[in-house]
Amino acid sequence: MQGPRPVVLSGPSGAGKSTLLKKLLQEYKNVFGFSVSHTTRKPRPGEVNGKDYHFVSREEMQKEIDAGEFIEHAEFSGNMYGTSKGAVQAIQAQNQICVLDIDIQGVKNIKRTELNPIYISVQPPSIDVLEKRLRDRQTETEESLRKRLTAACVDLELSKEPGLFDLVIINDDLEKAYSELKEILLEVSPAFRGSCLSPSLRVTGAQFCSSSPCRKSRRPKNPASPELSLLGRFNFAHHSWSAPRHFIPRDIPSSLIPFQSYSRIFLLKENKTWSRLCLC
Ligand SMILES: Nc1nc2c(ncn2[C@@H]2O[C@H](COP(=O)(O)OP(=O)(O)O)[C@@H](O)[C@H]2O)c(=O)[nH]1
Ligand SMILES: Nc1ncnc2c1ncn2[C@@H]1O[C@H](COP(=O)(O)OP(=O)(O)O)[C@@H](O)[C@H]1O
Repeated sequence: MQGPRPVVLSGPSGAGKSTLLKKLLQEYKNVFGFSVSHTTRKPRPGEVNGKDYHFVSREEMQKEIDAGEFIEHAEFSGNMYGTSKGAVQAIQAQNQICVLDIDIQGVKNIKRTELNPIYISVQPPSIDVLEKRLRDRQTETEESLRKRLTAACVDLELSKEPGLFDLVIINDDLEKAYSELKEILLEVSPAFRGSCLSPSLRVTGAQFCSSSPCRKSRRPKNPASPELSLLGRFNFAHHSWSAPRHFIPRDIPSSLIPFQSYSRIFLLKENKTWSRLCLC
C-alpha cells in the first residue's frame, strides 16, 4: 500500500466515531479520505450508497470476499462489514490520508496486514451515556440496541489489551474530543502536520528550495526570509537525524523539533510564532 499512513478509528457503536470523522473530513477536505466500507445492513435514513457505505447483499459481499477483494471483514450485530482493497486504494491514489471506521475485530485483522495504520480508540465516558446516545440517535430497534451494548462491553474490555491501540480518546465533550483527535494526529501523522502548514509557508518553502540546492546541509546563504532556518536533515543512509543545534533558536517549541519522515525541516517565524515547513 502506498501514500500517507492511514488512520483507524475504532470503538463501540455510538461512541462518536462518525461524528468526529465528519468534523475532520469537513475541516480538512482534501487531506483525509474516508474508506467506504461494505455492509449488509440496511441503509439508515440519510445514508448514501457509495458515500457512507456500499450497501450490498450477503451473497454479493461473500462473493467478493471469496475473490480476495477485501483487506478485512467481520460480523457485527447480525450484519457483515468489510474494507475492500479498492476502498483504501481509491483514497491512497489521491495521496490523501485514508481513515477507516472499523470495529475491534477489524482492528485485529488489519494488524495482520501490511497497512500499518495509526490505531485510535474512541470510547464513551460510560455505558449509560453510550446507551442514552444510541437511544437519542433513533437508529436502532430495541434488539439491535441490546446487541450493540453487549458488543460495546466486549469492545471496551478487549481494547485494554496493551499495544492494541496507539491512543484512546474519551468522547465526553465533543469539542474537547475533536481537539484531542487533531492534536493526536498532528503528533503522529507527518502527512497531517505537513498539510497544516499554511499555503503561504509552502510557497515560501518552494521558492526557498529552488534557491537552495537540496544536497547542501548547511544553512543557505540567501534564505527567503531572515527568520527561515534549516532545522535538520534526515540521513537516509544511517536512518538518523542531524540537527545542528546552533540553528535552533531557544524559543522554538519542542513540538517543532525534527520528525524522521522528512529529509529537511525548515522553520519560519511569522508574527512571533514559529511554524515548521517540511520539505522532502
Ligand atoms: N471490521 C469492520 N467493521 C466495520 C466496518 N465498517 C464499519 N464497521 C463497524 O461496524 C460497527 C457498526 O457500524 P454501523 O452499523 O454503521 O453502526 P454505528 O457505528 O453505530 O453507526 C461499527 O463499530 C463500525 O466501526 C468495516 O469495514 N470493517
Ligand atoms: N460528545 C458527545 N456528546 C453528546 N452526543 C454525542 C457526542 N458525540 C457523539 N454524540 C452523538 O451520539 C450519537 C452517536 O454518535 P456516532 O458518531 O453516530 O457514533 P458511532 O459512529 O461511533 O457509532 C450521535 O447521535 C451523535 O450525535
